Amino acid sequence: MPSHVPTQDHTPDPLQRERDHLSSSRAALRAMREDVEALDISDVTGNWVNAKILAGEIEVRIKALADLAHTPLFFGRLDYGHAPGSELAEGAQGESFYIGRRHVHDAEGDPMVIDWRAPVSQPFYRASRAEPMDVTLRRRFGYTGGDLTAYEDEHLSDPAEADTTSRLLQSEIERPRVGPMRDIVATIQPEQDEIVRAGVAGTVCVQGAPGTGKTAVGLHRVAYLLYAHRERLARTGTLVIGPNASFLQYIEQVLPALGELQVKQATVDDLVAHVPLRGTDSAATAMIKGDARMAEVLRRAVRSGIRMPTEPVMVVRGSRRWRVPAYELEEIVRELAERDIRYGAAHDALPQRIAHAVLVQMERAGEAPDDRVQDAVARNSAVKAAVKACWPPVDPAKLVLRLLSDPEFLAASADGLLDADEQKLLLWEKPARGLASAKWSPADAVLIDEARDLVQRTASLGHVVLDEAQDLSPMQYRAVGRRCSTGSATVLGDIAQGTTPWATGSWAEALRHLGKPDARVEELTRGFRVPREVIAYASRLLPEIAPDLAPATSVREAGGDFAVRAVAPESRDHAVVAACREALRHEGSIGLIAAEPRIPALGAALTEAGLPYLPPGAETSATARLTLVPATLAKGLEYDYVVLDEPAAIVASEPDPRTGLRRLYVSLTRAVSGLTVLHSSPLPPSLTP
Ligand SMILES: Nc1ncnc2c1ncn2[C@@H]1O[C@H](COP(=O)(O)OP(=O)(O)OP(=O)(O)O)[C@@H](O)[C@H]1O
Repeated sequence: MPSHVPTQDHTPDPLQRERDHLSSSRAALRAMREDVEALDISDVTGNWVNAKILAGEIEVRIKALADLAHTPLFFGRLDYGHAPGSELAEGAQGESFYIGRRHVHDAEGDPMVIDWRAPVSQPFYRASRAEPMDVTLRRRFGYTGGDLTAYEDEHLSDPAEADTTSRLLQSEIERPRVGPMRDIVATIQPEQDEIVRAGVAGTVCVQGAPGTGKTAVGLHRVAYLLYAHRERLARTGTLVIGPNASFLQYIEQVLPALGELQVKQATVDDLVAHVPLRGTDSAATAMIKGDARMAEVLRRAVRSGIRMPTEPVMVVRGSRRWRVPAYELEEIVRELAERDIRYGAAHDALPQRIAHAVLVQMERAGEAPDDRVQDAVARNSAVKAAVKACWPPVDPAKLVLRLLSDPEFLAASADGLLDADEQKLLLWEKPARGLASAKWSPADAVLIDEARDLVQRTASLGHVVLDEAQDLSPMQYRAVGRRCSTGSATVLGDIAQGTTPWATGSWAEALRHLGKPDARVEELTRGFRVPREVIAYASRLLPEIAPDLAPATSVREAGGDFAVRAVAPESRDHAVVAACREALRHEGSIGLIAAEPRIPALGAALTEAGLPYLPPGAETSATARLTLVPATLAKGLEYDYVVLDEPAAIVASEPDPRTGLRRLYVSLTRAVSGLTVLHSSPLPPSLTP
């Protein structure tokens, strides 16, 4: 347990004084909640819709304030040399601020606790001896079961005080992991804070080795942006994209714990779920479907139905006939085709343009038609027929279905872009007869999404966090990019953990496909998860899987338990069960990670041994601590103790050796306190002792 160090506070019992502040803050929070609960909105809401919206907002606020009651209200204190904002004049009064998850004020409206995201809180994360930022004292608080039990002080402007490692930070990092991911708001590090507080206008891309806090930083960044730009982002929306449902379950508590209940979460597949998925692709086919050249193939296919009119349009109104000659129609169509507008928008504009040409004639003939006449002409059957002939409506799914079923249509759209072999890979072996029978794959859904966007612009959100971004195909980056085309993004990933055949080779390329080529790329290298010995072992794979990346360091002081054991094939399952039992003697969560094909046998062995286990994503608890994790779902997750079954099988389950070794790298870097590797087949050469 962290101890408190001597301080310059001259009150008789400084710890008691801090506890008193905690009690007053709790009382103030209670009063804030009671105020909200007592609000009578019957007078201020004009109608029931307003009343409902307001009541909903009040409910969210009450919930947020209630949740806050279960967490320490503040975790830090800053004493400024001068009141922030005041001139640095001699004699100006200093001020103290308590930093917590959210703002708490007393009955007079004076702050008792300041939100960690407020500008005044920033020096808590950034101030240093080199740059004290006018902070004379930075105090970190330690809690035991909700009680304030310790604190640590740094006097940043005292040259005599030596730098020490924060015990509170260390104990936070070493704390056993049970349950879902937690926030790191009390211990965000300076290099992480730079990313968290980067401006909303710019996109930031973070390359970081396993456990360097990428996910944590991305989630705190959303919370920060919602605080700093609440109105704008409430209107435009924010979204966190993760690799799969179990990962999203693992991270889903972090933002609510920070008071943010409105952030949506999705996988890339969820974003493009326009059709039911019943098919799969070979790696080679999926590669082509995910290739950026498909964007141009689709653009051509969408526009392939545009025809220049050869016949005039004859509109009959009453006893008069109005004729728009073919050359004039052609001019209208050509002009629309050359303009940078969506296909669907042009389709909707065309009848109005033709009607306008008719109206001009009517005016010339001395009539005075109004807007209603123009609308009526636009709806005239002759105009409709002309539009259908030269600018036919496009159904995005039907269009993709035709591309994947009709070799001639594909050849015409892909001419000069895809060679004959590539086109062959795209074509379904058994062409689908219709939308209902099509066996769409995940990559097909992305193509449909692109086609939809060509027809009608996709709405953009205000900010998107894209986690595990290295795994996306160029077409998937485009799908995400159009959802933040007028907003910004936080892109998080690790090239060494790319485990799809189309995983990106460079962030510059990925950001180009995302439509954010000017994004700032940052690197995080200090690891908070993996023990030193374990990260060193896993990093032996780097020269083969990502030669340009430097290995991560580990800030964990505990060496961690680490063992690699060779076992006879016939006793392997037994040894794995024994290793799990051994791990369960420790506190915290246990993950048994294995190649997908090994999962049924290991599940049976655990059951036979009477060891209950959870599927990945299910919440671990003090009584259910063991999770059986297929290596394919381990990404982004962490467990205190990991038992890793048969590395060779994990490598062999992937389509190529590089992807296999990357999958193994991901699996080796999930452990917080200990890793036991069990194998009966030879290890990959770089991991052989
Ligand atoms: N500043 C910090 N203080 C305390 N804990 C931290 C800090 N930064 C990260 N951590 C912890 O380190 C662990 C790893 O963080 P996170 O999952 O965000 O890393 P990551 O870079 O996304 O890892 P991966 O690449 O494996 O997905 C988490 O338990 C997180 O809470």
